[in-house]
Amino acid sequence: MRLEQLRMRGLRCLTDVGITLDPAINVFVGANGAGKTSVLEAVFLLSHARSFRSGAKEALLQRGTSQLSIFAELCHADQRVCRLGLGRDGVRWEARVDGENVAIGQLVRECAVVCFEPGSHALIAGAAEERRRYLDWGVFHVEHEFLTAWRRYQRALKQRNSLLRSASPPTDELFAPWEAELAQSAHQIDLQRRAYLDLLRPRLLSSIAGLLPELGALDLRYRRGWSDELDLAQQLREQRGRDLARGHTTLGVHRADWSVTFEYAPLREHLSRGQEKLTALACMLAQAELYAEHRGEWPIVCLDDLASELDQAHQAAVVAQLTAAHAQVLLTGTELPAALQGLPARVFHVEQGQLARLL
Ligand SMILES: Nc1ncnc2c1ncn2[C@@H]1O[C@H](COP(=O)(O)OP(=O)(O)OP(=O)(O)O)[C@@H](O)[C@H]1O
Repeated sequence: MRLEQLRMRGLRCLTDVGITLDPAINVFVGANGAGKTSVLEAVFLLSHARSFRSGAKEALLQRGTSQLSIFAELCHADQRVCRLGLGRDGVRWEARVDGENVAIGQLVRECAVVCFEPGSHALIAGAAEERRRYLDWGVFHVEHEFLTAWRRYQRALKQRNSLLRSASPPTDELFAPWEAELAQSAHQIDLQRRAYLDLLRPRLLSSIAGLLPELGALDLRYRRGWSDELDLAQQLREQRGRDLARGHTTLGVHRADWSVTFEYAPLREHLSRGQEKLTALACMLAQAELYAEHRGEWPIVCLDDLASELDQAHQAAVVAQLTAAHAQVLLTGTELPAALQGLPARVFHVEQGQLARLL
């Protein structure tokens, strides 16, 4: 898929900016604080309904304004064009597809973006939440029904947690229905996550082999969040006393995690910061490739500040892989990355929230 038109209003320093994008490589160059990352943030918002930068979503609103909007014309591989909109009008976020108001989930279904940025090493070195988010995003795009089980699970989890904080006495009658619901939806989520990781593994192996051959064989492990021996409902019942003391549910798919280790780096701590970043990038590229195999088109790929994240040889390897896959790429840098020299690319100069096409 590719973005053809993009318009951003009231997003950080981007007051009102519209651009026409190249189907292949687009580069945004400019000084620090010019607004380059904000452009990628707008694209990411369309596909995730959140920013990849931490902080409240309200921080995206241009200071002094309460309205933000992003419009895009997205062209799919089958030539179907759809018009996407996401905005905040005063208090609420609203999404539109082809002029119709839709649930934000609908927008996220239509548009897929993977983004590698300076915080991406958190996928390898950060909290398990990042890794679950990555996994669930991938499963969702391969299997939309995943969302139903996921919502059921979140609802039951919320109910059990509020019982843990308020139920007195904590009777089996109150807890058992929610624990049964949790176990049932967890089972489905767990199966889908495992099936996804099985599909991901070979793509990840080849992606890693291309970027980090020196680290040897890869081991991808998944922990589902409760013991393999027993049924989750039974474990939740047995754990109730301890969960009451903690005030939250300590077993379930919301505690799952996965990890990547290597033959010559068996502990995560053995990886250099650069290797963590490359591993995270390999994970994203493998996920994008798997998406493409299922959906018949690559997601849009955003690479924020690539030159400061990777050495030149790795930048060239990544750009070559994306070009060969015909993925649309949006890339930022304080100057044109050397890896792009000689390649056809549309270059925009960004300055104080204004964009001007250079090439
Ligand atoms: N809510 C906001 N309203 C107005 N301006 C904002 C808001 N949030 C951030 N800014 C400003 O918008 C600019 C956003 O910069 P952005 O991170 O997009 O720049 P960049 O070109 O990627 O910079 P760098 O190269 O330093 O990463 C900064 O100058 C920042 O101070």
